Amino acid sequence: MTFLEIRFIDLVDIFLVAYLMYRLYKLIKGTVALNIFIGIFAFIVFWLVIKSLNMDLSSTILDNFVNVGVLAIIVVFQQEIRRFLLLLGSKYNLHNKFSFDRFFESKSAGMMNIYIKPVVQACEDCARSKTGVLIVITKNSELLDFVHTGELLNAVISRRLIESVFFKNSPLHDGAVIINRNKIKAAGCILPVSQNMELPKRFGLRHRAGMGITESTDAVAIVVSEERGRISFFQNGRGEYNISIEELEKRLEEAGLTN
Ligand SMILES: Nc1ncnc2c1ncn2[C@@H]1O[C@H](COP(=O)(O)OP(=O)(O)OP(=O)(O)O)[C@@H](O)[C@H]1O
Repeated sequence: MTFLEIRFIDLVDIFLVAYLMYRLYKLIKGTVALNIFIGIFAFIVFWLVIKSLNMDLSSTILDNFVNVGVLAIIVVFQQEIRRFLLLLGSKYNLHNKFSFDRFFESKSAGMMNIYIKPVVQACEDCARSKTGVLIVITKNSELLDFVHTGELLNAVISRRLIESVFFKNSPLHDGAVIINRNKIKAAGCILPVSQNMELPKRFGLRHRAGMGITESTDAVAIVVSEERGRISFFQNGRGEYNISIEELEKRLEEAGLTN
């Protein structure tokens, strides 16, 4: 008698489910969605217990909830499902990976500094003058949805231009600058705001927007606080706060930016 026969494809299946669960957990960790998820899990356990005890009345009522459960989950987790698919799409964006432009783009360390340096220097100046800054640097995904919420610039990256954009009286100082493929693609862009409850309370919407865009895409974000002049760096929905200019430069070099 073969009690348990495990095929290779079953192992692949298990790993696939485990990976999806892991990604889902990472996506909703620290957000209210995690509490909802735990609530749903508790509900399922409760439902199974009721069923196994053959409690007919309760079971009939709960059955009706379970029948519309998938629909309810899609509605409740609408934001998270959207973020998950967006992240998947931007991480494995084949168009960008096999784009012709890439063959003609130099990725040497020297070339990378051409745009890292002005960004870092602008952040240093803005931190000193306590000017609020929110800069997003794209990786595989070009973030065109977010670019279109702002003013299209397509400008060569320069320290002075970044500082001018975020200068308090500039009409473009509100919102984010998006840097894409060695260009300042747009300014005044509106980003998704993170719901992460782990973000310290002292941070407001600028930091939440910096975190939000890195939760749902593979981009990185830099925030300079207007209040304290401190620099924060966001990647994969995680933030590092009050970092030095040297650390910022290091993070950008390590981020594997393909701009
Ligand atoms: N969704 C968003 N997308 C892009 N930029 C945003 C968004 N929400 C807020 N901002 C920017 O953040 C500014 C408000 O920042 P707020 O004071 O709430 O942030 P903060 O995190 O406390 O940072 P600071 O220390 O600079 O005040 C807005 O004026 C706007 O420029």
